[in-house]
Amino acid sequence: MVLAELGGSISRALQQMSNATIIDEKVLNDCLNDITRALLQSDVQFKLVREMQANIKSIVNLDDLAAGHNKRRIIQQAVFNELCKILDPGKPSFTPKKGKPSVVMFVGLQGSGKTTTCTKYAYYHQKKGWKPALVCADTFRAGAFDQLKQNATKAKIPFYGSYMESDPVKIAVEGVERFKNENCDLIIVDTSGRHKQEAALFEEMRQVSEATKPDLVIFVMDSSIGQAAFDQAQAFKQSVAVGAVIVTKMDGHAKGGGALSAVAATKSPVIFIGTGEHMDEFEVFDVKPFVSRLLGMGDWSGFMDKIHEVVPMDQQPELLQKLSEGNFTLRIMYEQFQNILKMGPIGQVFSMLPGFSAELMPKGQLDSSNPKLMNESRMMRIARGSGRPVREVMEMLEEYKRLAKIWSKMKGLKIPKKGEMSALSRNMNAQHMSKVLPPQMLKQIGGMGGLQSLMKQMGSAKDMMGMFGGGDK
Ligand SMILES: Nc1nc2c(ncn2[C@@H]2O[C@H](COP(=O)(O)OP(=O)(O)OP(=O)(O)O)[C@@H](O)[C@H]2O)c(=O)[nH]1
Repeated sequence: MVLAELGGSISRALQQMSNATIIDEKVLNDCLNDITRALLQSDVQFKLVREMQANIKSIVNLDDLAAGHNKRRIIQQAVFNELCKILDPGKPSFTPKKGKPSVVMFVGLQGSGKTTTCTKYAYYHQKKGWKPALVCADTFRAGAFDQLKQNATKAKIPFYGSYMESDPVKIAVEGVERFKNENCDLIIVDTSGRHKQEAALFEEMRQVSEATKPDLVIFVMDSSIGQAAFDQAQAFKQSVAVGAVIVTKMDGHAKGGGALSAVAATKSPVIFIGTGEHMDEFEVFDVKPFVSRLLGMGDWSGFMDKIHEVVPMDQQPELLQKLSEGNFTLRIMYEQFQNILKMGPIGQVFSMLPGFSAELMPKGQLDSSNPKLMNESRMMRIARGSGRPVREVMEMLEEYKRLAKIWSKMKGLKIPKKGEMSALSRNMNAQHMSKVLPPQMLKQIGGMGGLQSLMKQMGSAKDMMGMFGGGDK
């Protein structure tokens, strides 16, 4: 079961429970059993799941809940807290500081995605103005150095390695030395991976660690590892001081629950996840937004960050002006879709919205049917011209109609002048939002009451500004 499915199963279990007229012991037990089953199917370690179930039961005491309390809310919150507890070891990992040299060593089994992840990690920091460097201390796999060299060259990141030298410790020490002298502030050491946990791998890893004295050891784990994750992560932790975890291939069809187990085994946080083979398919991992997304509760801040990333600042006021005039054209839709495509997989982005899970919004979900907007011959012409089937043109138009309807409800939204955030706060109230949201989504949030508290949680309407194209940042 992939993580998106896990989220879907948990959300369904909670939804089913809330459909019950009375939430009694039996309804709660059924719900918890469904959640337990989903977690086990996702390869979360049995012991962790049992503990979680027991904890929820001890927190949620139905008898104690006064009438009128939203029991579903309380149970959902308990599930949320417990999942966060599994994923949050309680202490943050060492965080390198820009401008101050840090050595970060990567460990993991062969094929886990270690070498790829080293480059992604370097590239991520380089984009933020760091001076990273890569050292290939993998002398076991022929081709490892070439792979690192190729990736590093592509990303214009300095690298160090050797075709001749067979001692990984020597290479690691030389590389770290050189890059310290070159004032690099993030020196990343890639170590050998083997097919399975073997004594020689651990001994070599230990020696590299002893010689280079890394500030942080990152354990890279393939999300498809399954139930073996706990033992594997623990074995690594026992040999070197693992301080953080990166889970790779979260984009695949693998069961992802092993990630939760790895955190428990290493008592170290997941700091990033790999979501593809490309250099920038790499995301910072935050426990609360992640669990929130998993449970279909949304992640506004992540969503807004994405929007801010992709809607060019200079286009934002103009867009807001057009929308406020109720002027939602096909061109606007086209431009916004172009922006959305830059945001990454659609499902991933929509899963940041409350009421959606990645499962509910698979790729291509923007399709729907029954268009009446243009006549047939015009649609045929467009289809021919664009080399797409007529069906797709029809679906695109149907989607346009749906969005246009939503945006027409935003007509009259007052545009704040620079610095006038409060004006928008007043305009963009829960009433407005409730008209825009699909009814199913509104229900999932908890109706008007839920929406109001969600908007409060968002702090201010400031983030919403980005979404609708404005902002006085
Ligand atoms: N889909 C997907 N593929 C990934 C991801 N991360 C790595 N890969 C792929 O996984 C394969 C193995 O990655 P490597 O980086 O070579 O693995 P490694 O752990 O360094 O292997 P060794 O050096 O032999 O220990 C490659 O084909 C990568 O492109 C990811 O997040 N998503």
